[in-house]
Amino acid sequence: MPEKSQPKVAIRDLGFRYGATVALKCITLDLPAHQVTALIGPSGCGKSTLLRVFNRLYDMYPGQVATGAATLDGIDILGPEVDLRRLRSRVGMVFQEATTFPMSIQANIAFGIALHERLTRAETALRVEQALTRAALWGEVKDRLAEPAARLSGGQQQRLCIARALAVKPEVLLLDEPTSALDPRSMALIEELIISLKGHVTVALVTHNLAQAARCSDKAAFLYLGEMVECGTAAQIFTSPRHKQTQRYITGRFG
Ligand SMILES: Nc1ncnc2c1ncn2[C@@H]1O[C@H](COP(=O)(O)OP(=O)(O)OP(=O)(O)O)[C@@H](O)[C@H]1O
Repeated sequence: MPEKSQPKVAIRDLGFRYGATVALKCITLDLPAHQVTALIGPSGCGKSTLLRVFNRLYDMYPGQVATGAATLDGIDILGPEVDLRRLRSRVGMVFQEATTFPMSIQANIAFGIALHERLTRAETALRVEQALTRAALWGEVKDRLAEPAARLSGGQQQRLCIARALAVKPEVLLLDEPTSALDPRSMALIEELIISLKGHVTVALVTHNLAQAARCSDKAAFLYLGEMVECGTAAQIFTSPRHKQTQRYITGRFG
């Protein structure tokens, strides 16, 4: 467990490039433990790129390079000796589009657990139920766990993806525009879920929905053209931003 004052994730002077394209410059940011940090900014400013550094997802793609420092509980996450499987079990991720596997609802979640832990059948069933309950989906699927996940609605599939991520008991959860493709009810359920994670899981939330960021986050960082313009408590960023660019963005004058 990190000390109270120690951030769960700390980024220092982070740079990132896709081959010759520079996507992030000199980013310094902390994700406070057990809080929700929103990453906001216009399209292409580098929000998703930053998320992909937290779990080294970029590492799967040649030519994508991060520089600077990033730590999880004070331990380097960019170095060559990092156990990436372990890192990704500690830092889970949910994408904009639901990425269910072509298998049953139950198997979608059990598959994720089996990648990281050896549980008995009964333990797995319990973990699946807990994860689906937490993702506000249990009531809708408990009688059809053996059905293909593809038969679920888009909103249900996204909650299934969140359940799959939570089933591994991550310490950090990265949410990349998790509700942008969803109906208002599914969106509201996922927002409630994000809020309920506070105090247990450290969350980084990328969203274009500023009302959502204001409702769900404790801290917010505004990025523009690969740089971090401003970072503060959500209350400060959404009610009295210090920088003109932040003001213009949150009042809908660009982006
Ligand atoms: N695979 C890639 N190859 C080259 N450049 C990329 C790649 N992915 C992203 N970029 C570039 O990196 C920059 C940041 O992109 P990123 O997807 O992180 O922005 P974003 O803020 O998440 O955007 P959006 O809100 O539209 O999802 C953009 O200029 C983008 O064109």
